[in-house]
Amino acid sequence: MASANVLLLPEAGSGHLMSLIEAGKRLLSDGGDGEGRALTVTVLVVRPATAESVAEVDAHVRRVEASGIGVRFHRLPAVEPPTDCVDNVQEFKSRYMQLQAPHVKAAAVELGAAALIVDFFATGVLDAARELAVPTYVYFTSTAGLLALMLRLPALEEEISDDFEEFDGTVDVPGLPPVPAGSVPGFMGRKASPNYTWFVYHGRRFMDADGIIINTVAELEPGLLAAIADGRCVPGRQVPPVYPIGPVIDLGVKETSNEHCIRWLDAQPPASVLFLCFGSMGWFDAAKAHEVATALERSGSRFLWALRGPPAAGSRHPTEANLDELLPEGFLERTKERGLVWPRWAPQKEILSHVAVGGFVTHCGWNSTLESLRHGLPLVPWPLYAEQHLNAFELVADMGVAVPLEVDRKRDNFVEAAELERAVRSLMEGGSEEGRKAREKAAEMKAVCRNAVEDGGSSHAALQRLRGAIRGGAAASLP
Ligand SMILES: COc1cc(-c2[o+]c3cc(O)cc([O-])c3cc2O[C@@H]2O[C@H](CO)[C@H](O)[C@H](O)[C@H]2O)cc(OC)c1O
Ligand SMILES: O=c1ccn([C@@H]2O[C@H](COP(=O)(O)OP(=O)(O)O)[C@@H](O)[C@H]2O)c(=O)[nH]1
Repeated sequence: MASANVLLLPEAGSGHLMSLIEAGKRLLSDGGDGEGRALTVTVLVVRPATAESVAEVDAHVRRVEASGIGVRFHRLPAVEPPTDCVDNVQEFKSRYMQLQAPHVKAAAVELGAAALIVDFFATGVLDAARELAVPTYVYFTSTAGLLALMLRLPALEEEISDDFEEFDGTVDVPGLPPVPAGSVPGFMGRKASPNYTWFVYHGRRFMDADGIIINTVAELEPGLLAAIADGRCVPGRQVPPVYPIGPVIDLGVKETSNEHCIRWLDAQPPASVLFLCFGSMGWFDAAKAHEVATALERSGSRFLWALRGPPAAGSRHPTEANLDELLPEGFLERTKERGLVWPRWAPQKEILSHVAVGGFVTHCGWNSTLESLRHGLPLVPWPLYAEQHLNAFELVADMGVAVPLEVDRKRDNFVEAAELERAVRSLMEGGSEEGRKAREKAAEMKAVCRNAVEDGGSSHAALQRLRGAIRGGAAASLP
């Protein structure tokens, strides 16, 4: 049996590249049906637009190449990035990916593509793949909630004339309780914004794909996945098959970093520590950091707080936190017996897997959320950017794995100390009903996330269906 070459097209930055490589590894793994061995996976590496990201992506590609996992890489020729939309991130990403189309087409011919799997920002290359009759799948790195909203967006545009930013009501996303307009992702807030237009475009284009592969677990979002499959998001049209193969998380060799924060956790009682961490782009100024410090001090909870400071000029990445500038005077001294502030990138996966951790205050990035649920950890959602406000709503109102936190979106996602203290107590102390429910539900999700990828589990089965579809499509397209 000849092996079928599956090409992966991640968005240019390293976060989505890592997620797609991880999905590629799963495609290659032996699912017990021999299909994985009959596939070859090649990642088309898009040159990022900034030198900072080029270095990150190169380092990551070299690491994966050296690891010998069998995923191959093919670097696409450099393309001039658009210069008139650098501040509209979604527009920039979408247009930059669309400009790759001729090179993707050439690579598909050169490498003999049996299928193409593209990042959700890259639906602009679907036509090029169609011209070659290469079956094309979208890889969706976020929730079924966002997918349902994006599929529904072209119709919503006609139903709700106001901008979501100005709208006070709720939005109907099939499979979710009514979504307050304030939980719709910020980049969809204004219809006149090109970012919004691009999300409507991607939502439409998903319908043209041969399938949508999504980093979720069927049992985590059953109502949403049913609503998508039943055609409730795009009435009257058949949605492509959806393959929930998550959690797609790089577990790698278990990190055993000897970082001080891990040794500190080793000395804490089981499930006693609240972990706070805000993703690759989350940072706090002194005003927000003071509210957090006050909340933590008053709550009496043990805590490990990954705190980072504002990006340097010209960068989007947070910097190592200057604790003297960010924290209230005397805070570290007063809490030293029960808390640790970690001023840089934290070994998050290792922390979340530590027995001493009992809860997680998170920016609700979908990877962080899955990493947390895989360990059965309940959450306090503090969304900051991208689609995280929608994730936060879903975690509380649909999955029930988080206690609510009032985040003031109009004040740059400000949270008052008293509000955070309430949520922390609710999550970490025995007394509250909402905390008990979130802990119970999150504990159930631990088994759900683990069982899904085992033989007979829902994600394992979805992966087998996907491999079968790819092999079938490859056989059908042979002359
Ligand atoms: C989901 O909606 C958006 C996601 C992103 C986005 O894009 C992105 C691109 C990269 O090349 C590297 C990244 O690390 C990255 C991260 C990112 O946001 C996070 O994506 C995660 C999934 O991988 C997860 O869903 C997190 O919640 C996101 O915070 C960007 C964006 O607009 C700029 C989105 O609308
Ligand atoms: O201090 C940090 C911050 C983030 N992460 C990792 O970075 C990823 C963040 O992805 P997510 O989707 O949660 O959010 P994003 O950063 O993309 O917004 C996750 O794998 C985290 O484990 C980490 O290891 N240490």
